Amino acid sequence: MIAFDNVAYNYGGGELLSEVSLRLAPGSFHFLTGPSGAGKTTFLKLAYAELLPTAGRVTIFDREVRGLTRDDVALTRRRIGVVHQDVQFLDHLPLAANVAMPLMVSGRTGDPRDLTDLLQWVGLGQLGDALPPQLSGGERQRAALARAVIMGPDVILADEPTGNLDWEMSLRLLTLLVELNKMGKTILVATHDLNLIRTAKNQVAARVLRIRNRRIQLAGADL
Ligand SMILES: Nc1ncnc2c1ncn2[C@@H]1O[C@H](COP(=O)(O)OP(=O)(O)OP(=O)(O)O)[C@@H](O)[C@H]1O
Repeated sequence: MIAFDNVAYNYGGGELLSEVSLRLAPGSFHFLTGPSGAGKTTFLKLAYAELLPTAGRVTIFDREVRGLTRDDVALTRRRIGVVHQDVQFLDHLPLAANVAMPLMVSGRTGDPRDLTDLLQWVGLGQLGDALPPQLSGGERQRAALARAVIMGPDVILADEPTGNLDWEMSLRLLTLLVELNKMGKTILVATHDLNLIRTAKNQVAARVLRIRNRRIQLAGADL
């Protein structure tokens, strides 16, 4: 689904990632961990064609990103839902309109019942009319996840989705991600939270990728 072949990335100050070769198979669940500044967000950006590798090949849905036109990139992105580390909403629009924004932008008219169902699924059924500044951190993260899945993506990439959440809310978000995986979605979650990873491994066959010395390796059972 998404493949990295001998990928390197460099912002200009030396290589940040090198010799990265891995595959995110359809329906898989991966965590990506590593110290702050190791390159987790950069890896995610490579995986949704926000950045092009400085060496090697990234292939998304069987197409090498370097050969994609701007329109191809837009189409590819519709199949990848991203939950960004710093979740941004349009503060003057109600939550429901924010969650539905990807549909509006792509010119699709979604079924309003689907939007209602989605908000209920993330536990925000009563908050569709609320404005983003009125939401708690956990509510914002769940709204961001709803927005990431509204287009029915095949892949969900989440960057520290539980970063500022308490444990109970982290588990709630994890449950949603596990449910999405059980529906067949391919999931990658970047996180520092090793407890979250350990808990997830009891619920889903998750693999753990670890960034160490610019390389990304599958972690063993020593987490
Ligand atoms: N646009 C950019 N230009 C130059 N350097 C950048 C840019 N974006 C990120 N970096 C640098 O690349 C390194 C990796 O950043 P990245 O955000 O990928 O790390 P991370 O593992 O996600 O970190 P964190 O866990 O703190 O979010 C950092 O040293 C960062 O300062």
